[in-house]
Amino acid sequence: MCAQELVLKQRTQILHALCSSGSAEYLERVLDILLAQGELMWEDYQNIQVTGRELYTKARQLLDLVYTKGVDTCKLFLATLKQVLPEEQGLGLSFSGCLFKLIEKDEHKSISAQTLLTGRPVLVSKLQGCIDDALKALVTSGHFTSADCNEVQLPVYTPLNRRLLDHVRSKGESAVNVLLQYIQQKQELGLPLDQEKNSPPKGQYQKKLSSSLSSQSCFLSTYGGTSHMPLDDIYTEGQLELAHCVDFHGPLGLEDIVGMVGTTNEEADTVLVSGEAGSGKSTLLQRLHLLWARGVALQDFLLLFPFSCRGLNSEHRELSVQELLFQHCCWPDREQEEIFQFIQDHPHLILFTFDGLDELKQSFSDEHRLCCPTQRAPIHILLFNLIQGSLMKGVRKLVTSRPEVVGPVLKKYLRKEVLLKGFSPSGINCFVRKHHNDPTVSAKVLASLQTNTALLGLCHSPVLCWIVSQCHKELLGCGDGSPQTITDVYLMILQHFLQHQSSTTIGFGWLKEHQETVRHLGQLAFEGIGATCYIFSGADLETCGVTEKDICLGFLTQSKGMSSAHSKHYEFLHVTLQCFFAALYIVLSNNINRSVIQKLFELKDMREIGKRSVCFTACLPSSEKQELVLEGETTAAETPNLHITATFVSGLLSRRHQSLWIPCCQSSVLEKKSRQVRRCLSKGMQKHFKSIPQPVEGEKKSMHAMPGFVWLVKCIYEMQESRIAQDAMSKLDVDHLKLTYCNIGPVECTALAYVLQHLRNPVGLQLDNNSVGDVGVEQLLPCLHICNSLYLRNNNISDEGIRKLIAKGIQCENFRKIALFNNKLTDACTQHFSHLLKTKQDFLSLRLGNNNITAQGAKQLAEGLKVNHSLQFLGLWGNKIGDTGAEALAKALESSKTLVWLSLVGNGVGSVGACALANIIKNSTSLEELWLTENCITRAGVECLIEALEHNTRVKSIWLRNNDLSLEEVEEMTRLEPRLTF
Ligand SMILES: Nc1ncnc2c1ncn2[C@@H]1O[C@H](COP(=O)(O)OP(=O)(O)OP(=O)(O)O)[C@@H](O)[C@H]1O
Repeated sequence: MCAQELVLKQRTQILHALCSSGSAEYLERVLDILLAQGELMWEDYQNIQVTGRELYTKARQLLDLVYTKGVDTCKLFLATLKQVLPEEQGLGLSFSGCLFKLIEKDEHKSISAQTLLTGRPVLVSKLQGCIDDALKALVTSGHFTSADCNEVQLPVYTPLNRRLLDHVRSKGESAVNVLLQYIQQKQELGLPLDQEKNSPPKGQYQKKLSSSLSSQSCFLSTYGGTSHMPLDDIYTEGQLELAHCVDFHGPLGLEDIVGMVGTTNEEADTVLVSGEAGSGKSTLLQRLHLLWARGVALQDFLLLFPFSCRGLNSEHRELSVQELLFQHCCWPDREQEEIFQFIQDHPHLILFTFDGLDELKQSFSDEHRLCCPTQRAPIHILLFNLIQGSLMKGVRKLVTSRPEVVGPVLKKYLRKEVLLKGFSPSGINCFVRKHHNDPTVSAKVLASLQTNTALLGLCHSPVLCWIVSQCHKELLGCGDGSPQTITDVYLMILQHFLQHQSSTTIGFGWLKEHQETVRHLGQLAFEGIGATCYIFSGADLETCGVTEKDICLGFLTQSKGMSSAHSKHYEFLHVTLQCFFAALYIVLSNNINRSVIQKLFELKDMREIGKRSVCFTACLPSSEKQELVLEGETTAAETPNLHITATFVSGLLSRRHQSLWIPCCQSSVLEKKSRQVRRCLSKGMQKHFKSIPQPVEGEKKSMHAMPGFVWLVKCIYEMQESRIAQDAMSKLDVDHLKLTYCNIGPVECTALAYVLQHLRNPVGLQLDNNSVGDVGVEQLLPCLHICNSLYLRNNNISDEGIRKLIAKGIQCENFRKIALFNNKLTDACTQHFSHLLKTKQDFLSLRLGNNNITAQGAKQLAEGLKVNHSLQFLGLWGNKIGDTGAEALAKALESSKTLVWLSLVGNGVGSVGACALANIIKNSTSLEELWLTENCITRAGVECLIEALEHNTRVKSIWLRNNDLSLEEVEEMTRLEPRLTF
């Protein structure tokens, strides 16, 4: 049988032999040799080695090619296989050849680009273990930049040595010469090229892993399109909080994320970092990776394997854990089995990170169990089993996600949850200063933020802070029209990038001039959102008409890890920018389906909306493309990005931005779309209100906001038309609005205040357990007049926020109650409350529990209390007012005719304080409850209280648990006075 027939007949066996290990190494070696022999051209090689393509597909393509090249090539191919494949894979091939003779001969010869091909198999092996030095030689000679080094060191399937050879080739003859000279010199000096041959394999592997991680993470990708920004120069600490630990109040550092603090389930291995879009989750992981690679953080872990869920979406093969680690993170150049065994034997030394669980096409589920690390399974099943701990138990996993997609099933498997809440006000300062080399520019940007607090609120989100800093020229030049909404900020970055290329600099011409580009990028973004696709191949770009010139504008950046010299992949600088372009497409497209907007606001399946989207080869294997687009099954993961897109659609279709679009599309179509958005918002709100249950008799009508309410409010804010807000609120009839644990930060406060100020009747606004902060408090002021009570427990509020709140509050007739437990208040805030109590003689309730108020603050408060004739509830639980503070309060309150309830739990008031407080009891005709639990009160103090109670029939109970009393004393005193509760 001739060689050609043999290739055909043994096709299945050959494919199996080349690919069944899951490793690309055998195929790579065969390609090396065929290239070296001149049987394959460089172009043939490139056509086979398309990034993201399945191993089997590459091998099939090679077989087809070899077959069509004829008998001689087939002969050589079979001989190569025999040489490359291990004995046990013997295919019974009877062809052999002295393949390396030629190459061996070439080895010491003078150097040329051609030798790079003919000597490839030898060079690949010679470069083993000395990539760093080879790169240094190329950088020193000026042929490689640090970006080139990074490109080579990115961990893709291809080992680094082959990547280096491919990359150096693209740099031309002179660069090739430097590399080959380097190899030759080393050899002449008798230095071992593979310096680490004798070091243990895991040491060598760890070095390779950390060097690729370091190059992968040293630059920030949002700057990729326009400039390089080293992470070290710009990284700013974000605010981290534990989701479920009330006892821990200190700042949470990077090491604490995987450390012991805040652990709620010791059996679990997975730590979740959750945060809104653009809050900095990916950047945080990037920072951790970089610090680990440099040996300065997370040093308890010997190996760190980073994964991006966005990238894993393009893996359509079934893989084992071993294949997942080695093929997706870092390929061990030797002793794979030993390394994997080491990983299995030492799980506590290993850390896996998974960025962006929300971007995975499948929603988390624990239905398919998998325990065996060598068993192959679809990628999402592997991932879910790793997170659950049924696979690789003991290995620590760090996962990031948007909060919306973290359901109860996932929560069961979490060791702890850490919330990333974006920048603090000082973080914003720090970021802006780092962003600008020129301190006068940063000072101007910061000053302009101080004059526009809505924009300052937006800057708590790092991605928005980045845009604002990036667009400082536009920002400083826009005078009174400075941005108020998220849409305004994104329009600013659009203008910023477009105007770099624009001939028109004034008026609205900047958009018209680039409308085609915007449409093409918009289509790419829109169809991508529909298909949960965030990485685009060259073919995807082509389908949507995106050109090289469009790419150069800077909105797209090359995907790390997916791109190679011969096949580039792209993503938007940030996924929120993709949502923005998708929204632009919806607005600008004249022939978009009418149902798109409606479906978007009802959060119906976007895949249905994007029916025409059959591209995205980067995300979908071609066989599945069509089905997936049409199959009509929405993953939960899509919702957050649909929400964001809808928010942008609202903003872009608002009246104030219409002049931008009119030169580019028909105004009647625009008007229709805008009406449709208003209708959707109004309907959405009404649906929400209808779900409010009728109050139980005697109770207030209360609405607990469902997910989606805040989003609708934000959409209305984006439109900046008070009529829409008025209409929406005219139908809301409640007494109490509960928005606890709703991820409300300053941005949401701005929107809430904008909308709620139109409520017809005053409400109690409960915003406990959010991230309102001082900036958020300031944003809430426009709706304070409609709040009869405001609950802001656990919201990171300081004295400065209180100063502004009270200044406004004293002017608001309805404002009568405030609760501020668990914030950052000190004595400095008490002068404001004192002023409030003096000024507002109808104020009813002041609760300041668990802050840092001392005797000094209590004395200040007492000044106000002395002259107040309305306060009924005063709570200072968990502060430090001590006995003198209690004395001051007692003196101020002893003549109060309104005080009903007083709590001084846990304030160290002691018996001296208790005796002073007894005076209130003696005189009061209104007091019903006094709380003195945990106050170091002894018998003497209680005796004062008993004596006072003799003259008072109004008081119902005095709480005295956990004080300094013996059991006998407790029994005796309970007998004496049953209203005492011990
Ligand atoms: N800690 C930080 N220091 C400096 N810049 C940051 C930081 N965090 C985020 N940024 C800026 O904000 C951009 C968006 O952040 P990032 O992509 O990390 O957010 P994310 O939470 O992962 O968003 P998404 O959920 O949408 O993927 C970054 O590209 C960077 O420009």
